[in-house]
Amino acid sequence: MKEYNLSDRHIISLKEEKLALSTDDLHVWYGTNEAIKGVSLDFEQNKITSLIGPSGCGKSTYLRSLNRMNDEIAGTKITGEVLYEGVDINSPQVDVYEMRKHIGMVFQKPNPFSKSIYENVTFALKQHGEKNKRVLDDIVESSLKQAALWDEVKDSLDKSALALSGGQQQRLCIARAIAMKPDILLLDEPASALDPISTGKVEETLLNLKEHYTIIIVTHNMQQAARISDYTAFFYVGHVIEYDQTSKIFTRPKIKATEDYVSGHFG
Ligand SMILES: Nc1ncnc2c1ncn2[C@@H]1O[C@H](COP(=O)(O)OP(=O)(O)OP(=O)(O)O)[C@@H](O)[C@H]1O
Repeated sequence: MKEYNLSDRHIISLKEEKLALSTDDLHVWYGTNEAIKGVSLDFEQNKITSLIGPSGCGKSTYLRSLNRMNDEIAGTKITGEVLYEGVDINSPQVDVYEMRKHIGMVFQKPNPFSKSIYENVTFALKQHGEKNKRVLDDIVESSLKQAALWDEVKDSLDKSALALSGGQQQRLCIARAIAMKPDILLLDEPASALDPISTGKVEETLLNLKEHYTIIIVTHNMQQAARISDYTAFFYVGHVIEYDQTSKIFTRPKIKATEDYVSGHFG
């Protein structure tokens, strides 16, 4: 196993007026295990940012901390800030339920509810009190169109979501997340359980969505990060070692650990 000097870092900052979200000296512990060790990153609006790095380096932990999904895990402690519209989302005055309307999440394994396609997309809207059938119909159509699923399901909206293919289910989960009209979409390896054709469709969907949303995605697939993201952050043992435009990370990385990782010579 190669030794890397963890003090070698290259992390760009972005202009404040373009930021959708940022973290400042974020630390996350599970009990005594410090999984994130002081990560400061800026995320630009209407761009896709990939989080890459070896297994166990903290990518999912970091992603989950961006909309407080770690709150669900007992024994978690967080310090530092996650700033959204100038407010730290961990502040006591923040309503988590409301905040997650703005910062939505899609998980690795497609997890549609055991309900119809229509009800999957409208479920959270109804929970938030939307009852108007025309409004709901419009949101179902626009969300499924944005998730590039409408043409495949428009004649079977009453069909169970569980009868869809894995790739269709994942695009349905994306539609379900965007039905709430979030600003930011967090995705944890959304295509890892999918075949190459479905993966291609999900990637195409994400590229179309960035016109309206800021997207942050964890991926183990280097080609995927290179294909779809504008920025890439390389995580290693709880630190971000390098953060830059994706083209630079993959062609001219400044740090040896990043170069070894993206070229498959790591460790
Ligand atoms: N729910 C949890 N409870 C306790 N420890 C956890 C939990 N989730 C992750 N960890 C620990 O935090 C560290 C970072 O894990 P994390 O899943 O964030 O890494 P990752 O880079 O996303 O890994 P992978 O690529 O394998 O998904 C690891 O040491 C892991 O064991």
